[in-house]
Amino acid sequence: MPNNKKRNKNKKRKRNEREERQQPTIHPRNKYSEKPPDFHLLASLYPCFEQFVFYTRDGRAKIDWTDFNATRELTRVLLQHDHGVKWWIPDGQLCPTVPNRSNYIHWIEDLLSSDIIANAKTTGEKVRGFDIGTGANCIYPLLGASLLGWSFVGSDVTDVALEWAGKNVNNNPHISDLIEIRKASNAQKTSKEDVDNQLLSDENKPSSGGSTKEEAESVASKLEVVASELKKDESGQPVLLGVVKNGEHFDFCMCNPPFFETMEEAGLNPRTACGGTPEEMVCPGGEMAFIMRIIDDSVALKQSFRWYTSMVGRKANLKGLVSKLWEAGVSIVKTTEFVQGETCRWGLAWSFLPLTKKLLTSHVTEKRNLSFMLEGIQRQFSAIHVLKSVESHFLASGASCKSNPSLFAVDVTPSTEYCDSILNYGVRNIDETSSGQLSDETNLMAELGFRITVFQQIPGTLLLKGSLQHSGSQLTGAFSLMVQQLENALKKEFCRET
Ligand SMILES: C[S@@+](CC[C@H](N)C(=O)[O-])C[C@H]1O[C@@H](n2cnc3c(N)ncnc32)[C@H](O)[C@@H]1O
Repeated sequence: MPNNKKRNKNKKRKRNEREERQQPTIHPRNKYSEKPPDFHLLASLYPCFEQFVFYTRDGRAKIDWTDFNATRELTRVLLQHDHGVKWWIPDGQLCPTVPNRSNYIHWIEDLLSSDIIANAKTTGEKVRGFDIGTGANCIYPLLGASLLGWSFVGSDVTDVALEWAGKNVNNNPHISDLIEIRKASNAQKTSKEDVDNQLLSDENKPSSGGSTKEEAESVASKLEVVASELKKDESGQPVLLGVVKNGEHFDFCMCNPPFFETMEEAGLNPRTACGGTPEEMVCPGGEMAFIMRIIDDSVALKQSFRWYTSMVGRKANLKGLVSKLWEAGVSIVKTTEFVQGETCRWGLAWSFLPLTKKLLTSHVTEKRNLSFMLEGIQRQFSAIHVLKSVESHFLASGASCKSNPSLFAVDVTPSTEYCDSILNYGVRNIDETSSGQLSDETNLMAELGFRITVFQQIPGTLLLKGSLQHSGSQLTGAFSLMVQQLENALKKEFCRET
């Protein structure tokens, strides 16, 4: 092939790769993944929507995304037409886009069906979720209940949100039994004096005869509650602690937090008009402070939830949140990216439940090179999507990653916390007596760097290879467990049947 032809071909390939990488991804089970909403059809069926639809010169039906009334009417007709849900919000309240919000629901569905952590539920038992800050739009409970039959508690703090969320639930008698709207109020607020008195009276109590470790754990857990209570006092409203009732259990919590510290920051996207009042968009310290409060509450509530999740608005905040989570002693962290029109959001999930034995005890090999195949990859995904997902999988564990898209490779250096956690769970489950080995292995952490490379096989099949970078590394066990976890996660995300 002549040189310039080859160059052009290479350029074209690179451009395609770039475009593919930038292509918005929508969850494959999302109703709109194959076919976006058809504005022309909706306009012909719903006269109230028709007035907002105009046609481009090439005949495409469009709406003006900067018109709040148009976006609200679109949400109303999509909920009615595709979900059988009656819905409305007052002027100015945050208006959700249905396809985007559905992605978060489907991601939670994936987390719940994955076998990374134990599931005590029997088949057919209803999934129960908690939506922190459900808003007047109550979008997540309405979608979760209508799409998947999940039950929800939706909490909020403002009167308008509580009133309209209630109306949106009551206007849908077919799912209203599944949704409870709950005020996150300070009614059960604990003062510092209450907490001090409680600790003092505990100190004066005769010892129950429990072991020192148990006593220490109980004091530690009380201190966590104290810290969380005091934080809650500074920032006003409770988030989970004090809103979740004693003895309640949930499969997950979710949250689209107030992302911003000021309304100026919130109004930075002039291309859309989704509304949003200061109460909905802003909180002291922005999303970082809000999600930190969810993390603090999760430390106190631990296994009352199988999965804790939150949306994150800024990628830069993810790293800090992930390291905070590992410090807090979680057993697993997962992240994902949601593409919402022209903006990106991230999903963050964590759990305190132990990782399943199935994952951990299956042969921990001593190999320095490991590989696995991904077969039956759904056709909208390519090697680039998988490579990106490898990177976010390890970033979520606090690793540092260097991606090299031209080699289809990611170099990974895991964090000490991730190695600790994987070795703790892995080694303990494999051999109770080998805990001495654990600390030796932990000291060798600096050596554990590896490369994951993605190879295209036939269409729909990829081969992934992991190779330890240091030939002398003694951490083959941890490496093997990490590759196993990666394999499980990728199969769940990309393959039709796992
Ligand atoms: C960005 S809005 C999200 C609304 C809706 N979930 C959505 O996705 O469109 C954030 C919501 O959190 C509520 N909120 C703020 N602080 C809260 C707290 N401590 N507990 C519960 N909700 C809170 C606000 O009133 C607002 O309705």
